[in-house]
Amino acid sequence: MSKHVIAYLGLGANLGDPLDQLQQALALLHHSQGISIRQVSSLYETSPVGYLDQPNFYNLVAEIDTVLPPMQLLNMTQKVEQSLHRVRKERFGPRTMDVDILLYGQRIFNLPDLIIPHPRLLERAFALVPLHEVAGDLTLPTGEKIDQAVKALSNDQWIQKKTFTWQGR
Ligand SMILES: Nc1ncnc2c1ncn2[C@@H]1O[C@H](COP(=O)(O)OP(=O)(O)OP(=O)(O)O)[C@@H](O)[C@H]1O
Ligand SMILES: Nc1nc2c(c(=O)[nH]1)N=C(CO)CN2
Repeated sequence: MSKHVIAYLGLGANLGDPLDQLQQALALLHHSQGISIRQVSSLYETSPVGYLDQPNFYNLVAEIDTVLPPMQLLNMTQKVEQSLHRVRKERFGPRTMDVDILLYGQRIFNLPDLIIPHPRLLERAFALVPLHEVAGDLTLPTGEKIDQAVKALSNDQWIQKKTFTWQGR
């Protein structure tokens, strides 16, 4: 029997119809073998980080229960990106769907294609704020407490909570 792990995924979109794509991505993840969604954060409209000359993003975090080993989970999240016709031109640029693995239980990975905790998690309000909403008591495997990490964010990142209900299909 494979072990169940609680993992956190960060989803983001800023091209096409982001809200519809987020609902579709959540449904695809929930129906993937070995993944079930336990909880979804609110939706956040966020100003772009990194490459600034692009539309605002819509971001959220999903808490999942998975029996997939980390590389298989990455494979599945990449399939979801592809099935939403992800178009990606430049690094940090606009995309129809981005799915990042933020955390995988309390495990740390430094593989060529997979780094967990996600290497830019602590500097990104668009990932940390929704993560804090669904897992307020969390301590990262690297020792940081999530509430302290949120307080330590630079306050130049614009982020606004929106109404959103995961349809849970
Ligand atoms: N924790 C992780 N979650 C998702 N992808 C990861 C992770 N760690 C490493 N990667 C690798 O990053 C590669 C590039 O990912 P992607 O194109 O989504 O980057 P990006 O969205 O432009 O930037 P960012 O990773 O900062 O969000 C993927 O092919 C994947 O192998
Ligand atoms: N606000 C926001 N900015 C980003 C995002 C994202 O999801 N939200 N994803 C990126 C991909 O590397 C780069 N910049």
